[in-house]
Amino acid sequence: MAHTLFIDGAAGTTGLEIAERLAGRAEFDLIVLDDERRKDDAARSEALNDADFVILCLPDDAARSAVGMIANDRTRVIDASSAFRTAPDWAYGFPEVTGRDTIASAMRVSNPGCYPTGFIALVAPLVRAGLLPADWPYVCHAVSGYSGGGKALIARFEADADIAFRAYGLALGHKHVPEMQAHAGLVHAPVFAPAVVPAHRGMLVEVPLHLSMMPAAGSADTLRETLATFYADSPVVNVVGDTPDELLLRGSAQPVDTLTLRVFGAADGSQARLVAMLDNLGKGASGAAVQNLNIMAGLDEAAGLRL
Ligand SMILES: NC(=O)C1=CN([C@@H]2O[C@H](COP(=O)(O)OP(=O)(O)OC[C@H]3O[C@@H](n4cnc5c(N)ncnc54)[C@H](OP(=O)(O)O)[C@@H]3O)[C@@H](O)[C@H]2O)C=CC1
Ligand SMILES: CC(=O)N[C@@H](CCC(=O)OP(=O)(O)O)C(=O)O
Repeated sequence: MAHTLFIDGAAGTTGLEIAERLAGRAEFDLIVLDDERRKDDAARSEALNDADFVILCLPDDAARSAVGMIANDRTRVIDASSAFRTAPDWAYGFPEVTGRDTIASAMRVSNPGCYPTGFIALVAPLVRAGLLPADWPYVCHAVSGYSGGGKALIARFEADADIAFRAYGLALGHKHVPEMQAHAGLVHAPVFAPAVVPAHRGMLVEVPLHLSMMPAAGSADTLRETLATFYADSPVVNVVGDTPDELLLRGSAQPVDTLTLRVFGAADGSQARLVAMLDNLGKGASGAAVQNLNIMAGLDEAAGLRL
């Protein structure tokens, strides 16, 4: 029998992309609220409690209140917001890092943020392997397409074609930093420098390293091989060995759910750049939600993904 599924926030950027990935999937029966009722709490509460699975694609406060409306012990939740990403009673929805079994049995799964997906993918396996120190003061630079900021940032970029680059998070304390630190297993919060470019989707997340000051790290090749082994069984995460001269985000980029990791090394071995490339709406949000849903429902984890 099909699982009933309710996407709360289905008219938003993430919700729409999840519905596209689920189109034609007979394993799920979607509960849909029309435009008049999609923000009506009584209708939402009924849908939240009727569904076997709920995916929350809402701002943090609305996500917290949606979870509070669930009054049964049956409905399983995937939350795309940042409300529960370091909550001890929620599973962190990064199957490759958290473990598929944990996701498969969880009642509450918090989907990772888009930037943390890249950062954690690069750093967590190397810290766990003892190659990178847990107590290093890491730095993370990143650029995102503007759809990362949802409807409001999409409207802003579409209304102002003159924005060429938007550095932000300049006061530090970006909301993604706690999950980056917690799920990469770090002693110190990384310095995080995000930016937005005038492309709809796509992102690059980079962690520069002084290898010469990290005696256990070995070479860039060692780091790359360790990542490749760690992600060998993932249909989504690819560790590639090419080292192109440039990495481009394109304004015409189409949806994709892969996460591509590269390690670039200086010729003298003194420095390295760990770089993740992904679609903020793919493995950074909607693709990850569908991957988690598949695992929770006991299905092929790659079903419906754009790989
Ligand atoms: N965009 C991205 O790349 C990523 C987004 N996320 C997270 O996913 C969540 C959704 O983001 P995104 O899709 O980008 O945001 P959007 O702003 O595009 O969509 C949010 C949707 O939620 C609706 N909504 C707001 N409040 C309520 C409410 N009380 N009841 C019902 N619906 C409500 C909005 O309605 P209305 O249409 O009327 O405004 C809108 O349709 C956020 O927590 C975001 O941080 C996570 C990773 C990446
Ligand atoms: C470009 C942009 O604005 N990006 C968002 C993060 C997008 C994301 O990962 O969503 P969560 O809010 O659920 O963490 C930001 O920096 O706040």
